[in-house]
Amino acid sequence: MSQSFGKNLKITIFGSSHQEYMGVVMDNMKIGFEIDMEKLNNFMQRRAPGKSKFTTKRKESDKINFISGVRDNKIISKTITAIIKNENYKSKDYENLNDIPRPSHADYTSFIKYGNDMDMNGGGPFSGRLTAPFCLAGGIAKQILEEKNIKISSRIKNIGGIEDKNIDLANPPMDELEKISQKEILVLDEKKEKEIRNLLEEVKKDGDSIGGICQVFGENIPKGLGDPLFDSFEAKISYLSYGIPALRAVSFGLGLDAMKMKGSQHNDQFEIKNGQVKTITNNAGGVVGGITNGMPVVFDLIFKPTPSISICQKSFSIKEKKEKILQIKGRHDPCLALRTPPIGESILALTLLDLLND
Ligand SMILES: C=C(O[C@@H]1CC(C(=O)O)=C[C@@H](OP(=O)(O)O)[C@H]1O)C(=O)O
Repeated sequence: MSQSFGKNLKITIFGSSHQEYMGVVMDNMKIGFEIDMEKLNNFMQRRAPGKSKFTTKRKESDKINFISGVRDNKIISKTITAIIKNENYKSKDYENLNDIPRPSHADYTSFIKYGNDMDMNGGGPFSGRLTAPFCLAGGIAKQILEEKNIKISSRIKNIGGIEDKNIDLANPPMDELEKISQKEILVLDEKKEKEIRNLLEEVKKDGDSIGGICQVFGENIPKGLGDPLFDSFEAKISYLSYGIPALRAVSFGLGLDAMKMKGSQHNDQFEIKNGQVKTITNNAGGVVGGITNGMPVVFDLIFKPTPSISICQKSFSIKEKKEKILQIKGRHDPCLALRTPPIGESILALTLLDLLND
């Protein structure tokens, strides 16, 4: 079991959703870097629970407390540790789930592997709550990359099949995305936003949930990151992505649409612009042969619907080995994808910083 990742920048996430604290250790940090705390807190708040009617009712301040390596917001040692207090957990809601696993949640696979001793309250180590310390690390990484003029942004591309407007992947509207980054439903097209809102109202009323896609963009990404065969840039992004609960798929550039296209439509043809080698289109999402080519990096994170829904479902009792009907209590997101944009940005920031710390 691993809650650590990275080679040149080592990150360890600890704690869980219903323990008193959770947090992150970041190793091999840049001494002297001054963290913009206001910016970091704003970044954390984009993910935080309890902020909108379409997210969990659990309210957490997600206040950051550096317990080592940071003084007056400045990094003063190679290793820094930060904790976040869990202020509003209700473990009672999870009592029946130790015996009756939620369909499509990790309850059952965790039981198969670890038995009953794993703390599974609030989803234990499988909880989306652990994306808070992940974003804490990602928010700092993003600030360090900004000093190198690397920009990262994101949007919600699709909820339940309702797709935001098309973006030119060779020229993503980074400033526009940055301006709307605090939106509840981070889409560009207002008409689509209304449609998504109506869908979410309906899903919520039914006690159901819905999936979605978060799209991540990186600009001014250095050329030449990633190696064949198994250290490709896509593999590194995917490795972190699959550490995020509820992720079902990752795709780069046009992703699955590529299978419907001819080479003459899909190939990104070259042009020389102001003496720089560019591609006219960016269907590859900035990565070819597993190596970044200097075009914007663009990838999609496809999330399943939140498995915890209040509609009655068929399950079984682990103790009795008998089928049971399960009704889940608790405060769950009708659409967890809505809160994933800062998580997607963190995946890109932490992957890049790990590669650039070489
Ligand atoms: C608290 C957060 O989300 C939680 C993620 C989560 C899960 O199973 O992933 C289940 C819920 O936790 P609880 O049942 O304790 O309310 C969400 O509220 C968060 O993201 O910060």
